[in-house]
Amino acid sequence: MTYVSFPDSRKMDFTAIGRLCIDLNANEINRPMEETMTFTKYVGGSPANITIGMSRLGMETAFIGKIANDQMGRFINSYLERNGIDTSNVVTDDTGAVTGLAFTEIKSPTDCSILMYRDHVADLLLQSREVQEQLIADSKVLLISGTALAQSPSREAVFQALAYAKKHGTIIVFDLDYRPYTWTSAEETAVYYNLAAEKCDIILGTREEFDMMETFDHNPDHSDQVTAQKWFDFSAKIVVIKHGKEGSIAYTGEGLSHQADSYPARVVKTFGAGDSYAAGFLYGLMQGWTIERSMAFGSAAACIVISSHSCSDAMPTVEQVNDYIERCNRGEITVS
Ligand SMILES: Nc1ncnc2c1ncn2[C@@H]1O[C@H](COP(=O)(O)OP(=O)(O)OP(=O)(O)O)[C@@H](O)[C@H]1O
Ligand SMILES: O=C(O)C[C@@H](O)[C@H](O)C(=O)CO
Repeated sequence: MTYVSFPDSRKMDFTAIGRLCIDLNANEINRPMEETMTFTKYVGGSPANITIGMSRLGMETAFIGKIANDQMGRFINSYLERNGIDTSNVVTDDTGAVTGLAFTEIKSPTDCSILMYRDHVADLLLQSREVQEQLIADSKVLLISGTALAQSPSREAVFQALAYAKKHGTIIVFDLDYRPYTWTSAEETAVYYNLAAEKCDIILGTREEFDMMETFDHNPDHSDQVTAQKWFDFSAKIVVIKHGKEGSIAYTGEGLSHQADSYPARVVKTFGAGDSYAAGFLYGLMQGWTIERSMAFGSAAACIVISSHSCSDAMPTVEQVNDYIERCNRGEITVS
């Protein structure tokens, strides 16, 4: 059964809007950051990672964002281009803003954290008038990510992109991507997240992220079913709630739920799981696969990324994901 009809005959499969940053991932792992001396630089930012993931899976992709006019900004732009991502709507800041940095601490495979440097960052300065309507009209999917809603003018740019997507029938995906830094209060966060989610066809988030959105709602048992049901009264066709190693559950408008277990993984670090899951899941849906198969593909893609040092650079190809699933089925990957 098809739950989402993606528009045909558009030159771009997937366009994302939001943050383009740098990840600096600890080289000396399994220790606190105080004891980490060297880091490897990668392109980062959740929507950037998802777009790189979609491109690795063979999709035609584009990005709408703003980069700093510095070495980091140029590194990001050239990495996107080398990965086949259309950067014609990646704008260069002219106000002296900087590139956001995410230093990752890998204390153990299950104890990871991110130290963010995000003052005066270029990605939050994207303006509504810089969003190209034609690019969204030419795309089957627009993905928005919650962090871009945290401040103006990037907040308005995302709402303008949503308006263009609605106007042109572009399928809208919301990856909640809630990062508390840059937001000022729980109330402000919940209000803007809810306003955006009302307009979206597919919503992906963790239980904790949906809890944040339910600041003003009544869901005392943190029920996934109650969470999902709210969005079917608006535009949603699919709501996915992710539960880390416990897997994920997708709800569809008919009240059906679809469960996916996670695959075993030799975990290096946990971050990047959600981004690779999103890329794999959306790729599957866009191939016309069932929700279960799409979720399984996303779950396997997530395992590949969490078994690697990076997020963006480790995004797998279709062959790598299929190979991972086959190896799991043969019992060759058993460490969980
Ligand atoms: N330890 C794990 N082992 C195997 N699979 C995992 C593990 N952690 C996450 N996954 C897979 O990745 C999917 C998404 O993970 P998770 O729920 O942690 O998302 P997230 O919190 O958005 O990720 P991120 O850490 O990137 O923000 C899960 O549904 C699962 O399939
Ligand atoms: O989202 C960020 O700013 C940091 C990411 O780039 C990092 O790779 C991650 O946490 C992935 O979700």
